[in-house]
Amino acid sequence: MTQAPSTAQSDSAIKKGLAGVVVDYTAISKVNPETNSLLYRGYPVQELAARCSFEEVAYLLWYGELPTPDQLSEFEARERAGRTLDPVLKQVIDQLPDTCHPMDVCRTAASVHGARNPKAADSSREANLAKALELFAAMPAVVAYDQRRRRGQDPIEPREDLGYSANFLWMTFGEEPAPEVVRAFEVSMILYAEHSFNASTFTARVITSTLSDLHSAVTGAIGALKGPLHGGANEAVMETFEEIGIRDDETHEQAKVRAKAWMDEALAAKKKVMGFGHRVYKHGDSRVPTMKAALDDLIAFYGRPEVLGLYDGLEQSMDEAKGIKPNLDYPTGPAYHLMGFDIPTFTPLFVASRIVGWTAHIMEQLESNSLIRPLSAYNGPDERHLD
Ligand SMILES: CC(=O)SCCNC(=O)CCNC(=O)[C@H](O)C(C)(C)COP(=O)(O)OP(=O)(O)OC[C@H]1O[C@@H](n2cnc3c(N)ncnc32)[C@H](O)[C@@H]1OP(=O)(O)O
Ligand SMILES: O=C([O-])CC(=O)C(=O)O
Repeated sequence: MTQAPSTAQSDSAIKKGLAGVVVDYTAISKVNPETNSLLYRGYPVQELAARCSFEEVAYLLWYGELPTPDQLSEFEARERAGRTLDPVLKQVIDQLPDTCHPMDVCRTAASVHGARNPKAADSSREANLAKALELFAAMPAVVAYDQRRRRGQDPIEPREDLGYSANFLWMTFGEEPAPEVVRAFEVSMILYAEHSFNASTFTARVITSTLSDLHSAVTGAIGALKGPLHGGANEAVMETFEEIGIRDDETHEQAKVRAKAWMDEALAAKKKVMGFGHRVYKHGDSRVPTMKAALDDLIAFYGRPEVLGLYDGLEQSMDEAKGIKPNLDYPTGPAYHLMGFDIPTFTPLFVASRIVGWTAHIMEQLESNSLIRPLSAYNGPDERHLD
């Protein structure tokens, strides 16, 4: 049983969940809840999503500046050359049961890449940049192959003539994707890439602070992202839509009415509804309008107004009842569903993107490292002795 603290620690000194605590500087991104903005290396993420490729954004996050045309060509060539699924990793994945979550497969993949990389223990910036790019290039093949094998489909070889997003969709579905779908997917990758000291990035920084290696930090970060309070929420959002029921013969209004009724009941039962709320943003997630616009385009492209009805119904009811706004996982869930991804693949898609942010933070942590080791207030039994 928990006892009263035996030390003279005041409750106000305890920062549960580290809420509101500033633990370090970062030059990678700035989340500003007051202005509802997010900057990557100084650039508003909305501008990057509208005008840049995901490859350019990855370069920016790692190197601090957008690439010149020559730098971009070289970077893209390296990414395209690294897209093939490692045959040893494929054998490992083939041994894993279908009952394990695809996030377990991603976590295993990051770990296998570390175990097989001869430079795994080299934490110089040069080696870490190479390892980050290798993981960035390799993860789409893992995610695509895992979804395919669960569906009993053969793997698809990557295509070097396609950009990152188009190739990702190609390897997953084996069809040339429509430009509208590539664009929406690309926007989601850019928006998911980085978000300061979120739980998974902080995990990566804690692991790095012990002077452990990049693959260990990424493996741990994947574990942190899996939870439904963080990246796992994009899957939970779609499970909510499925629980309400997606009926393709319904109008927007009919779906909205059913979604509102579902939300009212869930809130009356004091349920936490995934895809809503945020630790830092209290007036809405800066990325949601951009991703919602991409979702609207997909809904128009696929002709699925009932999906928008469910989206609007849940959002409106939550806003009216509690004033809590959606986070980025809310629009990405239905967007990935419309693109054809299976629900358990959604958080692995987040992994593929966030590898960029995690590895940028790993390198930044190493530049001015200090072991991350907070204090705790003891509230166990007073000192006692064996008889
Ligand atoms: C990309 C990302 O990782 S974004 C985050 C994805 N996660 C989710 O969508 C999970 C659902 N949301 C949540 O659990 C929370 O909003 C968090 C964990 C993201 C942020 O949580 P915190 O800042 O710790 O706020 P906390 O959970 O204490 O919530 C504050 C109040 O709002 C309520 N609340 C917050 N989010 C929700 C929600 N999604 N559904 C219902 N109520 C909620 C809480 O119940 C609490 O109410 P109370 O004060 O009456 O007890
Ligand atoms: O910042 C957070 O706490 C969670 C989040 O939105 C992200 O990681 O993208």
